[in-house]
Amino acid sequence: MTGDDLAERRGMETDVYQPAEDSGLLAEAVVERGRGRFLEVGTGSGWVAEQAATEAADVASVVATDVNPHACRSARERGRAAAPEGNGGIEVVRANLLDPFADDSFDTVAFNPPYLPTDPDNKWSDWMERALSGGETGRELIDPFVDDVGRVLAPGGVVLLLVSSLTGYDEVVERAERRGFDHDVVVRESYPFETLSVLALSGK
Ligand SMILES: C[S@@+](CC[C@H](N)C(=O)[O-])C[C@H]1O[C@@H](n2cnc3c(N)ncnc32)[C@H](O)[C@@H]1O
Repeated sequence: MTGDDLAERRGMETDVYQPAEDSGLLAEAVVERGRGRFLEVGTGSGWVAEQAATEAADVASVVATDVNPHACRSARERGRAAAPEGNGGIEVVRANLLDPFADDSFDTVAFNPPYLPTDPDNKWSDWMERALSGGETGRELIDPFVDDVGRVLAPGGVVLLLVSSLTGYDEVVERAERRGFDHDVVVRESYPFETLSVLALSGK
């Protein structure tokens, strides 16, 4: 996601993040590595969750969350449309990160977080900011997610986390290691202004 993409997207869409390169990479990783009880945090349009429900052969059930009620509505509609061809559609929960979920609830947790480092003096206030801005470091949502995700992950489960070079790849990996995760890179793509990787965190 580049600055130009961001401006373009903001002009077109102010309520729900629409699938972009980052979504595509996460979906690729989900189809390859997703299995069992699957959770997508921050589902936006619901497209990645739909890919999990319809394309990932080893996924048994799909739950998707977002803080944004417009995103929840979009994901719910998508889930209803996908249900006839999928594994029972998508259960959508409006929630902050992993807050409502019990320990050991999921075998796979996927997240394409808001990750753009944002100058605190240059903030804007709409749902697109919540979708894109990762605060001053870019890791304001990633850090609490990495700190808590081991709790909701069942033993042997995997976390699929999209990380941009803009966010600080090494810092994210170090934090995950401190939380006891091993990591490997499922997919990686370079663009003019950033490199996007999907990390698989495992070893709980
Ligand atoms: C970069 S968008 C990704 C959307 C979608 N998963 C995709 O890949 O196309 C990040 C999403 O996270 C959501 N989000 C932001 N803060 C959140 C929070 N605290 N808890 C849950 N979702 C959040 C945003 O509303 C947005 O839909």
